[in-house]
Amino acid sequence: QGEIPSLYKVLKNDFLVGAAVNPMTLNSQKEFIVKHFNSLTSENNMKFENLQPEEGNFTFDHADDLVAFAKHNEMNVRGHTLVWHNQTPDWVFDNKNGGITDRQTLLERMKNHIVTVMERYKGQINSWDVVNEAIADNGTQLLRDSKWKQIIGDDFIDKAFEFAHMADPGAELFYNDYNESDPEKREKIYTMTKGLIERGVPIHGIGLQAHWNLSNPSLDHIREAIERYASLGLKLHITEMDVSVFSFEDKRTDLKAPTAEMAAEQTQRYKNLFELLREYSDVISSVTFWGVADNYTWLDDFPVRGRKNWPLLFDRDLKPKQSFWEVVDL
Ligand SMILES: Oc1ccccc1CN[C@@H]1C=C[C@@H](O)[C@H](O)[C@H]1O
Repeated sequence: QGEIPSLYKVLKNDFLVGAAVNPMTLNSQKEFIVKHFNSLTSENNMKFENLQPEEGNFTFDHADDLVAFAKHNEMNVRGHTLVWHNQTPDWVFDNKNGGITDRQTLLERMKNHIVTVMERYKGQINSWDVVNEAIADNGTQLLRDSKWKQIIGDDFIDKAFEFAHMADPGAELFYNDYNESDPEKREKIYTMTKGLIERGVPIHGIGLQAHWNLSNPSLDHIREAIERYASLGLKLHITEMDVSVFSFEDKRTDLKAPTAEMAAEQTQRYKNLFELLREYSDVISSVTFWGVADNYTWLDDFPVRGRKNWPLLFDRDLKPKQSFWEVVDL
């Protein structure tokens, strides 16, 4: 590994460089992770269903392992995620006799989860995705019609941030979402977060998930989104970056490796993307990949289950791809 530069050291003057890890990837490639990244996100083990699977039963082992590893290696940790419509256990929304719970009860459950989790990691997890993916993807309505919204009301977002700030006043609190550079969704995210700011809700940043592909979103749309969000005076984190070799609509399952043209396009794409992100390093303080290397990515099962993808800077053998060299040689 001598001649291969450290990814985070090359980008040290621009932003933190992170990776989402799970117990398997963390425990099987520790040295590699420490070499290239100075920030970690738990891919699944800090989600509601994994931290509090039953009411009052908190299961922190995997989260503790990740935080301890990060502390030992002087790495930053992003907390992901406290309030989300996915990967949240049914008990959270149920009442005792099989119906749905009420606003007050759900607010108490939300507060207890947020405070218990954030107090445990106070001073160790410096930024949290307090709310994930609350914006509606299509139609004119602003918010996704989630159980959080249905039971509490539109102010569930305000409350989540208020509880989080009470729990750890030193933590940077983020709203996180995908398709964040699509102009229509961008304007919804902008409108929602502008409202939070106007109501005095403690929010410090916006997380752009950046689940992108070879052509979408355009560099112009990404630039416009960065500038729009930054105009709110908020910090920006790129929170879940990967560059799929397939467009969302392309469900083909015949490839055992990216085609030569896919690889070439991905190399050019990563070069263009990091030129743009570095141009905005004054407002972007962290760039996290949703995975370490192509040996494991959530895209191997999304949107097509069992279909291999190759979206990251390192190949399945942890070797730098041409994309890596484009990024470090900028
Ligand atoms: O790109 C998407 C398209 C549709 C739904 C969700 C997403 C992204 N959603 C992300 C992906 C993986 C999960 O592990 C993350 O927690 C989640 O934030």
